[in-house]
Amino acid sequence: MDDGYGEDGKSRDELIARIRELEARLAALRDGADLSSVVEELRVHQIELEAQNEELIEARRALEDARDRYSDLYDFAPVGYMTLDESGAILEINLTGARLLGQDRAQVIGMPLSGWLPNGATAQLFGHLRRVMSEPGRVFDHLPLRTSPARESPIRHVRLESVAFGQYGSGRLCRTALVDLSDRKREEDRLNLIAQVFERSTDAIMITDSLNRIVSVNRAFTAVTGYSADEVLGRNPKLLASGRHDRDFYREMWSAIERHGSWSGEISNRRKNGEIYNEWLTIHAVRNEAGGIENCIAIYAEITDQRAATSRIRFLAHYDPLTLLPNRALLQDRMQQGLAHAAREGTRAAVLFLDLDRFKTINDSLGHLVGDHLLQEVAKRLKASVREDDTVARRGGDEFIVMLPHVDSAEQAAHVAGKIIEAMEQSIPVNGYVLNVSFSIGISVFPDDATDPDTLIRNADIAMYRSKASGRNQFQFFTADMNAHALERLALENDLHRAIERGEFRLVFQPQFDGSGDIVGTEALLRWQHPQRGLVMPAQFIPVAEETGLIVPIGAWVLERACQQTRAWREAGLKKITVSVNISALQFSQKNLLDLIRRLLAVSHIEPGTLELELTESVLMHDHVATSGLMSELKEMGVRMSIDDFGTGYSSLSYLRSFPISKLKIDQSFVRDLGGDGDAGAITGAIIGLAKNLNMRVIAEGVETAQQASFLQGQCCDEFQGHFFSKPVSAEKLAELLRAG
Ligand SMILES: Nc1nc2c(ncn2[C@@H]2O[C@@H]3COP(=O)(O)O[C@H]4[C@@H](O)[C@H](n5cnc6c(=O)[nH]c(N)nc65)O[C@@H]4COP(=O)(O)O[C@H]3[C@H]2O)c(=O)[nH]1
Repeated sequence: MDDGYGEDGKSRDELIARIRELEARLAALRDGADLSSVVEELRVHQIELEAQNEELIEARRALEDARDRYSDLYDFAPVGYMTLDESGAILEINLTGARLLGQDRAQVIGMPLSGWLPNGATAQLFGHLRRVMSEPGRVFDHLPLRTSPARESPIRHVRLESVAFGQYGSGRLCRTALVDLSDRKREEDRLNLIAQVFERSTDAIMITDSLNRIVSVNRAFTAVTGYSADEVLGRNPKLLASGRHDRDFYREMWSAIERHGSWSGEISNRRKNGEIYNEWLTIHAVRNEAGGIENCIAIYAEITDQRAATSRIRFLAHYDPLTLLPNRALLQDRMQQGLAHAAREGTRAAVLFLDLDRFKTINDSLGHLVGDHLLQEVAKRLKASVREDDTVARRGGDEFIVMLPHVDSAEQAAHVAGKIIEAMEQSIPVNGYVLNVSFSIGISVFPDDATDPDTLIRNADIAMYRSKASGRNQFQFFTADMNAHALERLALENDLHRAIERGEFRLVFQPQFDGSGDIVGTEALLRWQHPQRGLVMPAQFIPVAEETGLIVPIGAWVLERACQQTRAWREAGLKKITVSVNISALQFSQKNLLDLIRRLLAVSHIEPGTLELELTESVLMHDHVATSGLMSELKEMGVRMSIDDFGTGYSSLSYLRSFPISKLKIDQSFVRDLGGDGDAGAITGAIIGLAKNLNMRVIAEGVETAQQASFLQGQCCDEFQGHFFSKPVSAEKLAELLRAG
């Protein structure tokens, strides 16, 4: 190594030699020779020597610091290090290693490591050492090690990692790292134990993940359900559902899990072989750090007597044991929630108070058993008459309450009451008797009649008494106005049911003109000639027909009649015109519409191009895939389609382009406002422009004045329909107009 004292400097030995030489020369010159120059040279060398000395001290200090640092790293490493000889004696050890052996370092040096091993492990250590000395590279082993040399001290589990090096006497040395695995081993043992408990439990256990997919099941699960782990992993637990619990049951279960982290109760499940069985289910939620549910642990146990009793008590607190319907307490709860929701949403809710007519007579004359069975059957019919969101509760005796949490209007409540009355019309067979029962129903409406559950029920009860007094088997509203209105509507609904078979419908036809005044088409419009009411216009009955679904058979009748009439005009030698028919959304969603039209066209032998279906924008926006499929098939058949009331709905223009539509019909509200100071002119102009761009024809409906007609003509509108040209007329009258034109 270089002496390191600078490139131009002299080595320390050279300097000392030089000083000696100068001292000699000093002695020789002591008698007056050039003493001063020798002294000066001597001083310079001395300064150099002092500087070198300081550097030396600095270098030593740095070396000592480095040594301390490395020895700290060695001593305080998280791993125990030791140097062993071939016999396993400890020659060196760091502080962590000494601590693992439970002794001071000085006490450990020179001791055999085997002194810390429990019986039986010594051979393991020597085997390890033999392998270290004979094999190249590192050798790994696991050893039990006492925490001190004392025999009774606890054992920890360590991992040895050793490598041979150097020479010591006749043998080699071994450097060994000791890693304490006790914690990990303990954790593994614990997990192993948990896995054993899971597997050996006699209760079936199922674990699901945050997406409610089954991630683990135990042997008992397979034994109870018949499903192997492979068959259920990744699937939703609803594969076990028996179908005996309604949505409310599961909704309440999940809300308890969300709120309290667990739920337990009796549940009916279905085995793989289809058999239904009852179990006691406990579900615990396991949450992640963010508070979300990460896993759910479901434990199914056999139902013990005590559990069954607890479950029964809980059930009885909320349900009527005879009919299994919610009782007063649960009804109160549901009403609170339902009314709060209706208040928030600004909608109505309705309470129907139902009392079985003449139940007491049946009970007294045929016995309680018959009465009970009758009530059970009635409860089933009630549930079947309402939606899942509605609550049917038993108030006691022969009184039931139905709560409808969302109704748009009082009529909707009347409709449900009508359905219930209808459901009771069929006689009920009970224990060999055929019973006929009916309900008297009272209806109160939130918020019109009251805003709290108790008053709503009381008012519905009052209305029920009125209903009973005025002849039973009917309903009454608490409010007189609603009564009149609902009764009228119900009567209309009843009459509408019979209108087709009684032949009360007819069609009128409103001609459609082109720019030169020729009739080019006609719209078929429905009229209802009622024996008592007289002529009923579509605005009065089409909405009722749509709500009750009657629009489907009525719409089919219109199509058939329109096709027959078209045929008749053709046979009479009249010129060909298009006949357009209004199609309701519900009618358009019927699977058999296509077949119906195909059949009608075939039977009446009319060219498909003469039939035009008028659809509203909402029909198009409903289910794009299904709608465009159906429209393409209609187009293939040659049938035309137009959009009625265009401009009032929410058509997406890009959608519009993707449908095979031949005509847009400008809504009459825009036509009516033409000439006013609003936007109607701009809107009709825009619709006409749009139709031209999309290669469609455009017709204006509701044209009532010459100004409207000339404005539209100026905008190049293709066709016109409205009272200015002609009101809707009979088929015969239209034939006359065609002949005249
Ligand atoms: N104020 C005024 N009104 C005019 C004028 N020109 C025609 N109208 C009326 O406007 C309505 C046009 O039919 P819509 O828009 O399809 O509107 C129809 C249609 O949505 C529906 N409708 C009628 N017949 C049927 C049918 O057979 N099936 C279905 N689903 N709906 C129908 O009832 C609606 C009303 O029909 P209608 O009462 O016949 O009323 C007809 C017609 O009489 C006019 O210049 N001024």
